[in-house]
Amino acid sequence: MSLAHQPSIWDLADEPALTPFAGTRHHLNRGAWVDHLPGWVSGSDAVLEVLLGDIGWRADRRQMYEREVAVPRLLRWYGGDEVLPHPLLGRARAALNAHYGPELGEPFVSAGMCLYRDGRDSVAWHGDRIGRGRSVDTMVAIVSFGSPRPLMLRPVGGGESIRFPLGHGDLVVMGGSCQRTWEHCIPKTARAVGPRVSVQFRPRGVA
Ligand SMILES: O=C(O)CCC(=O)C(=O)O
Ligand SMILES: [Fe+2]
Repeated sequence: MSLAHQPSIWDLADEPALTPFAGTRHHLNRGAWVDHLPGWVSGSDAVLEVLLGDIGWRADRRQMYEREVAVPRLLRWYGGDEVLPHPLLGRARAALNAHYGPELGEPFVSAGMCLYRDGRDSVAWHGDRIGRGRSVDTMVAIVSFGSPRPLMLRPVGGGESIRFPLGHGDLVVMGGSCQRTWEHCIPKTARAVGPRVSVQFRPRGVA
């Protein structure tokens, strides 16, 4: 290998890396909690660049009453046996499993991804209740890349909402009864924002 190909200390500083778990657990009511760890991934630019590339993003359509409408974000879903598009993401899942495994009692397996192209893209209020999240406590771990967008949470049936700003490389984990007793959303914004990709790690059977 020639010297010219050896990474300098500055290049290495930009390599994506995981920082130690040092987040804050926010206990919501009804047995729900949220762990928030800003800047969990450092040097996230290289990950974002890959995620914004051609990784098979698809535009979904959904029936809304009598109309079929475009889902306002692009989607890509990775099952547990598909290699994730950047090695940092595989390391992130392994680190999440090492850290949360004892509490969760099972591994995070799938990686669902959303691409919010600009402020018009969003996800409406919902809980992740298509699978087991409807009936049992579970966890959904989200790593955010790109433009900051807030994740909002509110109790099911009404109540004051809570806002977690999610920036480049931030981790948020929704746990306990959060998917059943609370709802979350990423609101649209009129502000000029660039693209954001969220990577959601979930256990098998949670969607
Ligand atoms: O983009 C996010 O951080 C949230 C996405 C989400 O709630 C979902 O896909 O279920
Ligand atoms: Fe969700």
